[in-house]
Order: sequence, then structure tokens, then C-alpha cells
Amino acid sequence: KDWISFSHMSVDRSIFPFDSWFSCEHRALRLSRLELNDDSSRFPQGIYSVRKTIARFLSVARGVKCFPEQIVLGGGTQFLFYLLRHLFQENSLYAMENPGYRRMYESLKMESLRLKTIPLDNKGISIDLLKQMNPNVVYVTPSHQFPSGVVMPISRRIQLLNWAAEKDDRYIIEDDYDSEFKYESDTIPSLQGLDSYERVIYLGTFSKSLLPGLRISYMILPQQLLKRYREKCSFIMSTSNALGQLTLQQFIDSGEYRKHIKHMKQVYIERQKKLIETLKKRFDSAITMHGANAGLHFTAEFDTPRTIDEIAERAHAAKIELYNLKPYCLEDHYLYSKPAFILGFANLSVDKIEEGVERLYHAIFE
Ligand SMILES: Cc1ncc(COP(=O)(O)O)c(/C=N/[C@@H](CCC(=O)O)COc2ccccc2)c1O
Repeated sequence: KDWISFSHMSVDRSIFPFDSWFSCEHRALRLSRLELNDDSSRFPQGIYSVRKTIARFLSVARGVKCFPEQIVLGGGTQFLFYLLRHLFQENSLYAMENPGYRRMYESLKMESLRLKTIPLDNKGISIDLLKQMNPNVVYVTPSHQFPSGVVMPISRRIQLLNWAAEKDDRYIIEDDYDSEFKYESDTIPSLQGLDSYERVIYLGTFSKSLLPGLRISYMILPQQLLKRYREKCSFIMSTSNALGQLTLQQFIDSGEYRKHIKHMKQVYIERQKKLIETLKKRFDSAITMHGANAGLHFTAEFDTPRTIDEIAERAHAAKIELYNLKPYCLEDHYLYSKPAFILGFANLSVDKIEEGVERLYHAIFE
């Protein structure tokens, strides 16, 4: 029998519009020869016309307010963070959500930065604990908290912005990952768009909405940090592939990107609905789901005597790709009362859901 994937780390290649991507690449090669063979040292922040397209798209899609000059393109969110950390004061204290994005946690540790992790409540990062820990820089994923799935409501966003505005050396890194897919309510405006004190650095990526292999991510710097970036980092050449950038620009400007997101949303809403119905029918009160009103995954706790490791082993034996939440519970605080797993549906076609849930039930209860 074939593998069935609940992975949150892959998108379904079958719905990516390769043909229109190729024609955009062809057009980019035809129209933008100049930028391609020009030395990219002129574009440490990425090609200007591409940044213009991204700034325009973000203002419509996420209420982000920025000039193309504030955008820095890079080959991955982590690389952009390695640049960003040099713009803050040397001995800054960093804070991030727990459970949280382990790769960012490891990046912070690798740079041996002072770091505290802050538990979530039902609105996202705990503002009371944030005030107690009093960091200079806080990293948050408000659109669909990674990995818990909590969507930070406007009220908590305002609290966070007010906290940052209280002192000069306070910043919020808003990683707007997974912001393309919002289901129940309308999209909530980004922190960056609500920020009137220039405290928010906005991180974005095309890994989820397009392809992770594209490696086109971006950060938007408030003016003061942009000035520091230009003083300290402008010798660093762009790490974002020029042809990928120019193809992306064609893909967005031609309306293909908006069309693709709309199509992905329809596909994913159908899958998510069917998956949740099937899980409820099969597991009844033994399952508790969280964070399902956005993104391409949600989390589920199972009321079972079995341990996470036993379930992981049985899932592998039953050929289901399943990730648990332990790696994202930082500093060894397991923050769930029962075995908890990430249920992704980006790579789970509707016709595999029944079988996938059946195998999951077998791995957990039989
Ligand atoms: C919170 C957060 N912020 C940014 C990124 C993206 O980083 P970038 O690609 O460098 O721009 C990820 C990637 N998260 C990774 C999964 C989480 C993990 O590592 O376990 C990759 O996620 C996906 C990639 C493609 C399709 C679906 C998911 C992030 O989880």
C-alpha cells in the first residue's frame, strides 16, 4: 500500500501551475536580459522591479505599507534573520513563542543570542509573560501560529504594538508565514500594517504559496533599521536567484499568482472540511483539534494511553507520514496534556482521507 501524508512540510505538486510558471520564466528570460546578466552587486536587496511588484501585492493582500526600498529579498527566512540580527544592539534579549518554529530557535541559539521562550495562551504569545520577561526583540507568527495554529486576534496585536512602542529599543519580528490561507473570517491585517511606531520587521516567504524550493523570502525593514542595514550590510550580495525573482514578478504581475492562491484555497478548504468531518466521525470525543481556521495544517490531541513515540512508530509501520509536536516544544517543555500531532492536508488528496484516518485510528487505538 502507498504512503499517505499528513505532512505540514510539503505542498501538493499536482496543483502547481507549472505551465504558466514556465511561460513566465520564458517571458522573464526574453524581457529582462539586462537584470539577468548584470552584476547582482547592484541589487543587494534583490531586483528593484521585483521588489516593486511585491510591495504592491502585499499592500493589497496583507495591508502592508512599505516602499520597495524597504524590502530585502533573500534565499530563505533564516538567511534574512542572520542579516537582521546584526541591525539590533549587541546584547539584545530575544524572545519567541513556545511551542514555536524550531528552525528559528536553533538560528537564535547558533548565533548564541540571549533568548527566552514565551508560552502561548488562546490568543497567541502571552502578553503578560512578555512584559515580565521584557525582551528587546520578540519573534511571532500571528497569522497562523506555528505550529499551534492560533490566529492572533486584533486585540492582542494592538497590545503587542503598544508594548513595543513603550521603549525605543523594542522590535517585533512578524513572520507572516501561512498568511495566504484564511478560512472562517476575513484576513486580519498584518502587524506591520497596523504599526505606526516603526517597530515591526515583516518576514514573508513564497515557500508555502508557491514552492519551497524556490527559496524566495523577503523582509521589510522600518526606515531606521533600513538605514543601519545600508551602513552595515550593503556589501552582502543578494542570495535570491535572479531568474526566480524575475519569473515571480511575471507570475504576480500577470495575475497568475492571485489565480493560483484562489485555486489552492478552494482545494484546501474542501480537503480540510472532509478531513475534520472524517476525524470527528472516527475519533468522536477522543480527539481535540486546534488552529483549524487558517493555514495548511492544524493540531490534534488524542485521548489515548499510548505514548507519542509508540504512536509515531505504529504510524510509520502503517505508512502514514505524521509529525508530532515534541520538536516544536522548545527547552523541553511539553506544553500539551495529551499526545499531540500536526495534521497537514496540503499533500493529502480527498480520496485518501478516509483511508488515512483509518490508519491513524489504528495507530492510536487498536
Ligand atoms: C514559521 C515559518 N516561517 C518561515 C518558514 C519558511 O521559511 P523559508 O522557506 O526559508 O522562507 C517556515 C517553513 N516551514 C517549514 C516547515 C516547518 C518545519 O521546518 O518543520 C517548511 O514549510 C513548508 C514548505 C513548503 C510547503 C509547506 C510547508 C516556517 O515554518
